[in-house]
Amino acid sequence: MATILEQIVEQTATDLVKRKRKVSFMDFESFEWYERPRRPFGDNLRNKGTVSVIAEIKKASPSKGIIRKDFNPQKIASQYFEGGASALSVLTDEPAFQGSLDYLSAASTEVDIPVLRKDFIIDPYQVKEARAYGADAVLLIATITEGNQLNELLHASTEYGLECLVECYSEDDLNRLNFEYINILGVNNRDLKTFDVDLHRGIELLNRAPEETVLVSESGLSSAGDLKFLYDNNIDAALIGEYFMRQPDPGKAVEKMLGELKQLVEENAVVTEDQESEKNMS
Ligand SMILES: O=C(O)c1ccccc1NCC(=O)[C@H](O)[C@H](O)COP(=O)(O)O
Repeated sequence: MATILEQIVEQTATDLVKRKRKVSFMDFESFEWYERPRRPFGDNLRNKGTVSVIAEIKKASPSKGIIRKDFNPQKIASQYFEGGASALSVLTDEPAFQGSLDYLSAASTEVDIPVLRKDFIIDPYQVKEARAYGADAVLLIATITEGNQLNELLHASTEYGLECLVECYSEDDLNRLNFEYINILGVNNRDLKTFDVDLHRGIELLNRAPEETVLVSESGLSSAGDLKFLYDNNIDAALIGEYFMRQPDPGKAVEKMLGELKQLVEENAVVTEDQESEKNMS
């Protein structure tokens, strides 16, 4: 049986044929958002002395169905921004996630932080489309690409001025990457067959990237303790959707989680200092 990703990609390919008939590659250049300057995505995630949060706007998922009934992407974007998110991720896939390109532009116009288009990108058309709808960056999933396809998509992203978060699920994905062209690496902690989440496996893969790479842990994160684990393992950012989307005010939830992380890091620093001075005294 096809995996969930294979099913989604097949649907995406079918939909793309229809979309290309409606809006041509050139048409995107007349879209309102096409010429807007892009906001830096990778630089906004790193070197902050904390774990940056990429907060996701996610109405539904294949594993959980509807996640948030009271769904206003513009309002959620604004709440996330106020709560201290460093970037937003917006699901635009319609069939499996009930997302929309309109949610992307609605979120992008609302905030002053970079916005990632989260979709199943298999064609340069979708990269140009992302730019036309106001994205600053796109997700490229290594495991759904074949042969030279990932390089072509990376090339298209450079051409259209968008940064790329390249996502891996496995060691095999990682071994195929050419880090000469990749600055931001994500590892998805979710097993696509069982939907189980394993943060340790994610960290292990992320730590194999070259030193200057921006590292992002994705999926299944839900507490300041999770973020502290990422912090201790030198991970720059966490991509979190479902947990925030289930909270009454997603922005307040971001603020609370970042506040608790700060506290955990400070407590840890005090303990380490105490241990150091005990060592020096003995
Ligand atoms: O969310 C799913 O069920 C899912 C299933 C199959 C492929 C991708 C899927 N999710 C996309 C994502 O990567 C997540 O939306 C993102 O990492 C946030 O994860 P979470 O915090 O667990 O919502």
